[in-house]
Amino acid sequence: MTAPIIDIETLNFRYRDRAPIFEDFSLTIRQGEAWSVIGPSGCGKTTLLYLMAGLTRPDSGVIRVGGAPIERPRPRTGLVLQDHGLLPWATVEENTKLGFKIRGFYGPDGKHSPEDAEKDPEAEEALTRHWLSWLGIDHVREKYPAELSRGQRQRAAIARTLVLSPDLLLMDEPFSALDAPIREELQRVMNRFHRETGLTSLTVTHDIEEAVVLGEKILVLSDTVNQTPTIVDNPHAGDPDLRMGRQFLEQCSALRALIETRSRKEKP
Ligand SMILES: Nc1ncnc2c1ncn2[C@@H]1O[C@H](COP(=O)(O)OP(=O)(O)OP(=O)(O)O)[C@@H](O)[C@H]1O
Repeated sequence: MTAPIIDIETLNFRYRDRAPIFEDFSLTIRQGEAWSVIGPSGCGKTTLLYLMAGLTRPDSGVIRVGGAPIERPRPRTGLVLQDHGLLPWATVEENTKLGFKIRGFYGPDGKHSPEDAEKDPEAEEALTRHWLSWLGIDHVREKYPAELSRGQRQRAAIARTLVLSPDLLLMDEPFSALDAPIREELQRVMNRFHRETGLTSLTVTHDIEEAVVLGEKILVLSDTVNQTPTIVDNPHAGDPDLRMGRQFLEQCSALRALIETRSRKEKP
């Protein structure tokens, strides 16, 4: 068993004047695992990801990432969001290198950039070249976001995160704005990425099939308060022909039924 990379201990969290979302909630995610997080709308998927990313603070309890309690966004955590957040006035290459610039600005202070961060333009260029070509967008490196397809834009957003050599990848609905064929293509890209790098990842999604394709472990949240986590083992995630098998449909149906039981709020 590998060491934990995320360790949540008795987390309590609620938004002001709202019902609690997490109450004494504990969860361990180990290095090298690929997780999906799913659940009814409004159950707290994004909130959990923001708590892990250090963008939201718990009311009580401890969230350790990489062994240390998280008090602010951590430079080794890579974050990929749905709206990709590319700078419209910068090319793909410039967008990809943005993180290096920010690191360069702050220096290796351990808060904004890792303590071992080095400014080495040749290494930065090599990493940029590697990930742009690995993601199949090297040929558009001089183009601006408005000149790209949505799939290419999301690949550029992923490249921008990967060049910084994260040890943890958190993704919030990364492919939900994409059409089904492009979404499935990017899911295959992420499966290959996980096979080749073994990087720990956690993907928030509302798409059951995506959760099954990406997550070896699937965390199912409830839209009432979350206390004990419901975790579904899904060892076949990442198999290249997973979608072809009966097992895939069965896993999706089982998950759909489980989410239904986790959705107890009254429907309008
Ligand atoms: N800043 C905020 N202030 C108050 N309430 C919030 C805030 N952000 C989210 N909420 C509420 O907290 C609950 C959880 O929100 P969250 O976005 O984490 O859910 P989600 O599972 O990601 O939802 P969805 O699947 O619809 O994206 C929701 O009821 C939401 O309305």
